[in-house]
Amino acid sequence: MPTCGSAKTLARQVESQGPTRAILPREAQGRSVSFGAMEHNAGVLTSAAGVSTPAATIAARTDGLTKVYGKGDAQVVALGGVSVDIYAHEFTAVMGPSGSGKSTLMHCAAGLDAATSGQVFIGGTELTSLKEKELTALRRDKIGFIFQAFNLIPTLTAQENILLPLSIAGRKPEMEWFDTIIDTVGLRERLGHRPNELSGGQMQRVACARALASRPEIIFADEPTGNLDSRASREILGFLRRSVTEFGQTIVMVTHDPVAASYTDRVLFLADGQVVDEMRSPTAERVLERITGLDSAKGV
Ligand SMILES: Nc1ncnc2c1ncn2[C@@H]1O[C@H](COP(=O)(O)OP(=O)(O)OP(=O)(O)O)[C@@H](O)[C@H]1O
Repeated sequence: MPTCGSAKTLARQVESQGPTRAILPREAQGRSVSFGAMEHNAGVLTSAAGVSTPAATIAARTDGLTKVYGKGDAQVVALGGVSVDIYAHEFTAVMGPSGSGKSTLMHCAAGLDAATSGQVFIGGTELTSLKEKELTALRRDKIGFIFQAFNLIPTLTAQENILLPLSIAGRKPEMEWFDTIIDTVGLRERLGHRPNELSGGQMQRVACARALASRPEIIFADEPTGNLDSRASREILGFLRRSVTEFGQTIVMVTHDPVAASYTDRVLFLADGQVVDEMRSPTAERVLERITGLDSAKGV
């Protein structure tokens, strides 16, 4: 089982505090972290009992995010005004039935797709007002990506793949950090191998190391274990969990898998282009129950 004891403690605290705008993140407990912290801040949240809680750092935020595909009869409202905060130094899962808008939310939040209306913030930077060049620089400097299909360059070795985003950005790798990542994902013996010489799990470990190498402010992972067997999935999820717990990374992960969601601090549930619920300290059982409810409401 994943280790998220502090998140569990928080959930208990939150339950005793009553409702707030969003369930408070781990950082509101005063946990100190030094990795990729953002200056944008949620302000002081006040519980129903009137108790002030320390402000939490917001890594990314959407405000009335709407995405409409197509026109006329073919029009699809993929996101219908989503306002959500993603807290720094947390592992957040995005779940929901097929077609509920998970990938669209992730792509718009990561600046890979343009919103129809509404706003998206990465830290204090509003994405929808950026020019293409500025958006490219922001994606390169502040965001890490992990995809289901790994997306490694076949002609490059594992080490070259991991360092590629840094070399594109003209940045020198911090070798101490590189070593930490390599040892954490257990790739030391495989650095000279090309992707076709690696297993699926090893390729995804390379992709995780690549996402972490630049110490991005936030990592978006789109079904990172979707192509892996259960053992390799557990390894990747364990690694993502450690990246958050030990290195203070912020990760948002789209997943269909309740077990994968149980590694996270918080699950956002989407249905029909809206965030309809969220859960802290998720267990696979509770997530499955909630997802089944959403599926049956949709007639799946
Ligand atoms: N490029 C597109 N053109 C038209 N419609 C699209 C496009 N991309 C997504 N959609 C529609 O938008 C809605 C949300 O799609 P999205 O891929 O975000 O859902 P999802 O929750 O990620 O689904 P899945 O779990 O099946 O991957 C769906 O109805 C989908 O058909």
